[in-house]
Order: sequence, then C-alpha cells, then structure tokens
Amino acid sequence: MPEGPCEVCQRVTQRKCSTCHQVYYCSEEHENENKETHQASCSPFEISTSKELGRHLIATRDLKPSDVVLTEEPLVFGPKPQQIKEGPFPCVGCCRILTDQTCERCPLCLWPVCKLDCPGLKQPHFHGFECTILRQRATNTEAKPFYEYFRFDILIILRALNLQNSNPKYWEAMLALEDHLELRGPDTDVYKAIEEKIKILEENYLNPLNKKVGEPVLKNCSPDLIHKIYGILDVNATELTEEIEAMVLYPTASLFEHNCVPNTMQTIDEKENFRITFRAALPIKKGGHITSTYTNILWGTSARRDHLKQTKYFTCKCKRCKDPTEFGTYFSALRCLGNEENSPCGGTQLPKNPTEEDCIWVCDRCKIQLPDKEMMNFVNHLSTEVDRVMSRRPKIAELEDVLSKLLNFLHENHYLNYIVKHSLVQLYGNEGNREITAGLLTTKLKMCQDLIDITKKIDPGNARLSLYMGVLLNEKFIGTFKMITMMYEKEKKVDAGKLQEVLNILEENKNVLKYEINTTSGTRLLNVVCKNEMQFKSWMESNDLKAYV
Ligand SMILES: C[S@@+](CC[C@H](N)C(=O)[O-])C[C@H]1O[C@@H](n2cnc3c(N)ncnc32)[C@H](O)[C@@H]1O
Repeated sequence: MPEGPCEVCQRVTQRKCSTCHQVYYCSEEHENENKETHQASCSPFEISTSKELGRHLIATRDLKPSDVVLTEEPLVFGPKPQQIKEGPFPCVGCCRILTDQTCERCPLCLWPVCKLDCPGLKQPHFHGFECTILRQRATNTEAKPFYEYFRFDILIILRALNLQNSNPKYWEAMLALEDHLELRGPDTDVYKAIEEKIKILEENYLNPLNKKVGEPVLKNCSPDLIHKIYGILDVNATELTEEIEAMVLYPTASLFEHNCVPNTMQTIDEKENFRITFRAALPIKKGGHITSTYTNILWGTSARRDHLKQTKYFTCKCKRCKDPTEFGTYFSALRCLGNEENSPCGGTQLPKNPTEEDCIWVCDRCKIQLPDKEMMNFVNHLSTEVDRVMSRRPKIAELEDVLSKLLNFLHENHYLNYIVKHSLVQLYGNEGNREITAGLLTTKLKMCQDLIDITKKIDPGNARLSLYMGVLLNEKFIGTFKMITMMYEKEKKVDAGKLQEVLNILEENKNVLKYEINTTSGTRLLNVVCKNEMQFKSWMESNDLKAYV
C-alpha cells in the first residue's frame, strides 16, 4: 500500500483524502480540519482500475463544462516515432515544420533547426541531451539521402531513454504506462520496424558515444526496453499536427479512457512547455467516467473502430459505436447498393451490430445484406478519391462534381459528404469577384445548418470539433448578414429578431472558440469573428437599426 505524510500533522499514513484520493490524512478529523484549504486543489478525479479499461479516471464531484479536470507538463516531447521519408521535416529544437530543407543547422550536431536561437536547442529534455550523441557523426551529413541520415524517428526514444539519468521520477512514471507488448510480438510488423530502429540507434548513435566516453552513457537501453518505450509512445502519446509535428507523452493525461463522444476537451500550450489542460466539455456527474478521444471523430464507426484496433489495441463500445445511425446523423450510412440479382432500391444501408467483428450491413427497405469488409473497401476507395481532390485546393465546380458522384452511393450526411460540404460552404460566395446570388445564398445557409446540426450531434460539447464548428458558424454569419443587407436594400427595414439572430451566432462562435487561442488557426478564426462582430454592429449603427435587447 502506498503511504505519505498527513497534510495536517505530517504523520506517515496510508489513509487518503476521501474525495480525490491524491493527498494523505491520518484521520477523518484532520481531513475535515483541512477541508477548506484543500478544496481548491482537491483533484476532481480519482484513478480507478477495471479489467476491461485498465486504469481510468472517475469524477470525484459533479463537473460542469469549462471546469478544469487536469493540467500537467509532458514527460517526453519530440518528433514522431515514425520515419519521415518525404519532407517537410521538423526542427530538432521545437518540432516546428521547416519548409526549407537547407535551413539553419544546429551549430554542434548540424541537424536542421528553425533558427539558431530556437529555445528547444538548449533545453536538456528537448534537444540538449541528444545533441551530444548526434554530434559524434556530425561530419557525414550529406553522405545519404536526407531522410536516411536524419532519423527524426529515433530522437524521441533517445529523449525517453535519457529520463533514467535526468529525471528518475519521470522515468518511473513513463515505465508505468500501458505498452501492450503482448500484442506487439516478434511476428508483428511493428516489432520488425522497431528492430530496424534499434539497429540504427545502436550503430549510429549510442555505440559511437559509448566508445568515446569509454563507458555506456545510458545504464539501461536493452532492445526489450526500447520495444517497451515504443509501445508506451504508440499507445499513450498525443500527436501534434498543426505547424508543429510532434509526439508528447503525459503521465496522468495518458490514463483518460477513450470515448467517441468525449466529455473533456484538451488544450496544449506550446509557449508553456507543451503543458496540457483538460476541461469538462459536457456535465460530468460525480462517479462518472472522465473521457477523451484517441481517434478522429469525423470518421464513421468502422473507420474509427479499425483505427482504435490497429493503434490502441481495443474495440470501442461507446454509445455512438453501438448506434448504427450514430445519433440519427447517418454519418456512416450508404445508399442501398443492391447485389448481383437486385438493383439498388433507394433504401439506406446501415450496419446491423456495428460493434461486432465482421458485422452485416442491411438495407432498411429491400433487406439486402452485405458484409462489412465489402462496404469498407468501397468506402475506402471513395475516401481515396476525396483525399485526392481535397489535396489540390479544389474549386467549387470540382467539389460539386465529386459531391454529386458521392451522393449516388452515400447518405447525404455521410462523413465523406460532410468533408466535401464543409469546404464548399466556405467557397460559396467567396470564389472570384462575382456577387453571390440569392439562390446560392440559400444553398449555402442550408448546407451550413445541416453541417452544424450533425456537428452538434457527434460532438455536443465541442470537445474536438470546435474549429470545424467555428468555421461553420462564421459562414452562417456571413450568409445571414448578406441575406439581411439584400433584404434591407430592397425593403429598407429588417426584423429586430433577425438582427438578434446574427448577434447570437457571433456570441455562440466566440464561446465555441474560447479555448482555441493556443492554436494558430483558432486565434486567426477568433480574430475574424471579432472583426465581423465590429463590422456588423457598425452596419446596424450606421442604419440606425436595433436588435432585441
Ligand atoms: C492511453 S491508455 C489508457 C490508460 C490505460 N488504461 C492504463 O491502464 O494505463 C490506452 C489503453 O487503455 C485501454 N482503453 C482505453 N479506453 C478504452 C475503452 N473505451 N475500452 C477498452 N479499453 C480502453 C486500452 O487498453 C488502450 O490501449
């Protein structure tokens, strides 16, 4: 049993705070005595364990949206542990993506950096330690292709291994995390890929330094340990993808259980050493599970389930996964495809039991059944086509063309249609110098509203889709404002309720984006929303118009 000093008398005890179980009290009396002082820091969760979930977090009191659940600094931060074969590459100091390969280099190891005084270069837990290793072969930089020489995927392992020297407490905390080694045995692809990394790590980095120093610089760096650390990173680390491409591993944040409708939102502050903060996104009752999400909630159930199985080794059984319609959104639904004997009947095809392995898809009208594998292959094929179109900055005509093809096979709310429509609503009224027509404006506003309704159903707390929602609300504002000015020019009056509606959209958007200020796109969008608000209010003022108060 763990023990620690009582918060009041310092006597060593095993008894903990009965609410958060995080601090020690030798008696109920001392716990009550310190209640008021401890209240502010009393953890809103306790760590529980179950056979199915492993460790997970349970709320120790009722939490309302925006309440802070946890805030902590990373154990390890570094480039992703997957080899990057095609640029752009990250800066070894801060992992900011470099657009220019011939950019500045670290003066000591000659690895690429964003600027010579990047703060990450000197920090021992970022580039500081590994630099002493990398510089052992700093003369060979041009001998191989860029991606073969600069093995960014090795760096995070060096940083993790160095914790045994630099921070034994963090080292212990890291090794206590789930690694799922039992599913990453010698016959798996992931095992073979790591074996290759271990060879590179030893031959190119550790052995040269050990030779120079005359003794092993890391007490423990056996292949088994390296396999374990890669397992820990794959199962637990958070990926950063916007401007900074990196992996961050946190001690307690790693214990959040997954749910496809997470009840917390997370923000990572890159200016504060990548400190992570989790806030409640939905009300959470005392005793309820506190959840996060490990996958992309803009994917349909089969795609999410497959991703979780491949990368996190479990099958999700949350409410959304169990519901074939995904809360009435039909986010994965296909139009009836028919079969060899029967042509499509116009019905909707949905998985019968979506959480079952190899489930069957049934048409709600003609009852034709098709296997999950066949449906997934078909959707994957369409998804590749959508990715191809989206990657080349498509124009309205291209998007409308791909959408009309998709609508032949997919439900109008299918997640691939969502992606295409989300781009379309931003282009309607924004392409070329032509004024938007009243008809197109109506289409834009309807599409915005449909997407907003879906987004609210799959992410009711804006836990993950606040930027998507922010963009939609902003387009809804633009469309509604345009509609109002058209009406005003024609009739010289506007209903006060309509003006209030616009103000409400702006207010809702500021609320949706309030925790996005740590991301570049979030800040940019919030600035646009504030500018739009000023523009709208000054238009009302100049025309002497008033909304409801
Ligand atoms: C990031 S770790 C979470 C902490 C982990 N439970 C532990 O004890 O260290 C992810 C692992 O937790 C388990 N897990 C998380 N959410 C789950 C869920 N909804 N259903 C089943 N297992 C889950 C899986 O084993 C998964 O690979």
